[in-house]
Amino acid sequence: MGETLLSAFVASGRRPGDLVVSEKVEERAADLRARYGVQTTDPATAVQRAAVVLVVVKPQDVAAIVQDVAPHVDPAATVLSLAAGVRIAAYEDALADGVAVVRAMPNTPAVVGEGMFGVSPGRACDEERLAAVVALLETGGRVAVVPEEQQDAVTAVSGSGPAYVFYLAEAMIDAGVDAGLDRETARTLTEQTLRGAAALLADSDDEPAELRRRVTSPNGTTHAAITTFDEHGVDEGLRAGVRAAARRSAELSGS
Ligand SMILES: NC(=O)C1=CN([C@@H]2O[C@H](COP(=O)(O)OP(=O)(O)OC[C@H]3O[C@@H](n4cnc5c(N)ncnc54)[C@H](OP(=O)(O)O)[C@@H]3O)[C@@H](O)[C@H]2O)C=CC1
Ligand SMILES: O=C(O)[C@@H]1CCC=N1
Repeated sequence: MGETLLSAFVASGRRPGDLVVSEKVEERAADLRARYGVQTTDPATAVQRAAVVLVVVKPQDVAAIVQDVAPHVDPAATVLSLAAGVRIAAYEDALADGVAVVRAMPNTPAVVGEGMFGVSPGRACDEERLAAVVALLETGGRVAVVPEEQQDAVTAVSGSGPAYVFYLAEAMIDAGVDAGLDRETARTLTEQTLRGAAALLADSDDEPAELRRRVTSPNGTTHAAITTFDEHGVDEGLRAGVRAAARRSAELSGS
């Protein structure tokens, strides 16, 4: 996820010289320097002059890294957490008063500039610092500002969401091959269908159910497919899956 954001920032025209990365495996740090032109250093040094500090380690590693860098974070800085399930309060308790904290749930399409970020500001984050974070993340996609209590729902819908779409893609490609297509053609058809449907949904004021109705001729092929999905409980399974992701997100954040 850290590299996803880094590549989105660089692709959107942020100057690599303005970005400092902390990566503990030297071989990988060298690779990031070579590919993106960024500087790399240890976390305490990296945060010292940073206006925005992104934390993109695994949730269980957050406490240790925040403790290490806390004395070095500028009180005027914003700490932007991308870690699933880690509460704003965990940062605020460890950081000096005045440091703004923003919790964000990203998703992987940010690597192609089509990410979705749900962001929640902490108590020291004023409008100006929130706007700066929103502008930064918009280089990787769209941003929705939500209260922190909604982060589990955001995680379940858009954080994990790309995996649901890839799961659908896997099934469509495999079924296309079973129906006689070669795999490359099945992938092309699936890919463009997902892209086209997503673009149509984004462009339309109509509900998805209405867009689906327009594809569905009476007693035609789509009707046959949707009826079969319903018989197999696909809709119910998807809703249950999203609810399970939200529950797991709540468990991970200890709520
Ligand atoms: N992947 C996704 O789609 C999403 C991820 N996220 C969040 O993003 C965060 C990162 O996830 P992801 O990229 O998948 O995880 P990864 O484990 O791939 O990336 C985290 C990286 O941080 C490194 N790291 C850990 N501690 C330090 C340290 N002290 N200094 C420098 N580097 C360190 C890890 O190294 P090592 O492995 O050697 O410890 C690892 O390379 C998580 O908190 C996750 O919840 C949120 C939404 C979506
Ligand atoms: O699966 C996970 O836990 C992380 C959070 C959202 C997407 N990936």
